Amino acid sequence: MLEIKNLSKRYDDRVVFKNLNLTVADGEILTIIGPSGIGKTTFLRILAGLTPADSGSITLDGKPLAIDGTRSGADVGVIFQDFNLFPQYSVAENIELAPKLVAKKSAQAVTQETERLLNDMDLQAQRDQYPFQLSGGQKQRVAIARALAMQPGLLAYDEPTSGLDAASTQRVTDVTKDLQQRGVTQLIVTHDLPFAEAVQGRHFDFATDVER
Ligand SMILES: Nc1ncnc2c1ncn2[C@@H]1O[C@H](COP(=O)(O)OP(=O)(O)OP(=O)(O)O)[C@@H](O)[C@H]1O
Repeated sequence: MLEIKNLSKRYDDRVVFKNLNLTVADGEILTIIGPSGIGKTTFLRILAGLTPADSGSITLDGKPLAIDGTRSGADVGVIFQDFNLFPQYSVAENIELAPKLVAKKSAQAVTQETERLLNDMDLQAQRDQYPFQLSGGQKQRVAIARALAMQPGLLAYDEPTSGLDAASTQRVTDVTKDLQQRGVTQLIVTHDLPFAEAVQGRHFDFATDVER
């Protein structure tokens, strides 16, 4: 379970949000909507540990997560809009890198898990290809597989359907529902209202449900 209490963030004298309170249960999908510039990406960056918040707390599965913007580790997997795949590595290598280097798992365990993820995300045919050879939907699924390889307690997405066609959007919907079945807690920032309806999550409106 994700619990956020009184989280506040400002850039100099510009308040982005104040006293944000939010709880997401295990296996729940929360879709976050709200107009451009309202602070959704900033919020995801704070969750990922990349941007500091000013005050408040984030607790994931009972464990407090630092909010000073210096956290690294596997607790939260965030799939950013541009995916941030490593261009010099193949699809399989993108998925394997963090479990090998950060989690220091054995080569055998990593290979097994990578094969399972390639299979789950329908990427077997792309395993030795490089990011520049992939479609947007395939890159998206590599980014999801790479995040899942670290077994995060929370998976968050920034605009996962932007630039995708109808079939790839359906694919993302299916993936999120499948992960929900497996108990993964997911948080999805999206402008795509039909997609937000299709994943059937709880809605959180960043414009009205957040203090400023
Ligand atoms: N590093 C930064 N320094 C100063 N201000 C910033 C910084 N990053 C974002 N902002 C400002 O904070 C506000 C929230 O930005 P953010 O990118 O979080 O919005 P958003 O809701 O994700 O928008 P979009 O949907 O367009 O991506 C904006 O006014 C933005 O200009």
